Amino acid sequence: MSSAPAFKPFNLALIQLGQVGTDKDENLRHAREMISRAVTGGSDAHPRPDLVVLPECFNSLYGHLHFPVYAETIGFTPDKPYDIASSESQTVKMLSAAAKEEGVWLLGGSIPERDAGTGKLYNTATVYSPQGELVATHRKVHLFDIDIPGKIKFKASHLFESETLSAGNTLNYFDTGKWHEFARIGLGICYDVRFPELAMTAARQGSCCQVLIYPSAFNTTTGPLHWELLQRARAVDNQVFFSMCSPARDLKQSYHAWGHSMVVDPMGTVIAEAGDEEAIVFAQIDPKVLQDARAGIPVTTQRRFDVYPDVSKRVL
Ligand SMILES: NC(=O)CCC(=O)C(=O)O
Repeated sequence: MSSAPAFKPFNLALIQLGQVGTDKDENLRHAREMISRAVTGGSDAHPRPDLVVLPECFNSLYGHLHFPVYAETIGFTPDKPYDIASSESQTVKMLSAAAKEEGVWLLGGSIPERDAGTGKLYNTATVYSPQGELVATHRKVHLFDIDIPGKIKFKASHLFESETLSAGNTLNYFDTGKWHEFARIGLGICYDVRFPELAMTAARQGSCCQVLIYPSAFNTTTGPLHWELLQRARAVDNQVFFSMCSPARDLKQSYHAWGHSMVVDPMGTVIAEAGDEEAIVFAQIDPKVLQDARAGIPVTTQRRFDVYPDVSKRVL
């Protein structure tokens, strides 16, 4: 069991990225520009962010036909230093340079990844320190294969993720470094939000993350029904901050993202939300809200593991 990590106030910026098209270089150029804009776009109301987040699949069109075309080899091994200079990933190099140049923590959304050893493809999030180090990755654990008759069919359609992707099999978080330590942040990607066990394990005694952030891309069928509901549920049942960062909606593409990038506090209050267009959403994360939620509603000490099992027991 790990001890409780430090939790200090910090500022978060979510980039609800627009203009993601067929040209990867252009996607990366625009993402880089928006990272700068997020860092310099603070104001009295929204101070300079400590952590900037991009959405799911931000360098590629979304759909199983596109993943093999856009996939890059990352080659990250946890607990081993990663050599950015010899990385084969164009996207990793851009994100690392952006984090370093802007002096900011960066959760670089997710990209299609090709594992060099197995050749398998994953939907993978990467995280960078303000020194430009690649410090963590997360391969999407639950692949998005759904079929709602008459509404949306991802299963066996051109968007069916498991047609070309494999599922990750590890749970992941990162600690912001000692020189500017503010939180332990748990990672997931989009459809992962539907599986409470993942958030529960990250938030509870296994790892004690205080903030969970999932690069995402819900759609216009399930978005209006479940996007906010799931985030507020994960926030309240774990008494943590919960956030999902979406691409902007682009009706020219076959996949219509829901947008509405959002930050929810541990009481379930939505403290920041975008519309469906390109935007940068700023939020101030205040640890006192978490402390007050846990003190006022002490479910942490009231659980009845003599009546039901503790499914969050697994240590990350
Ligand atoms: N990219 C995704 O995983 C989409 C998940 C989604 O839309 C859902 O309803 O779940």
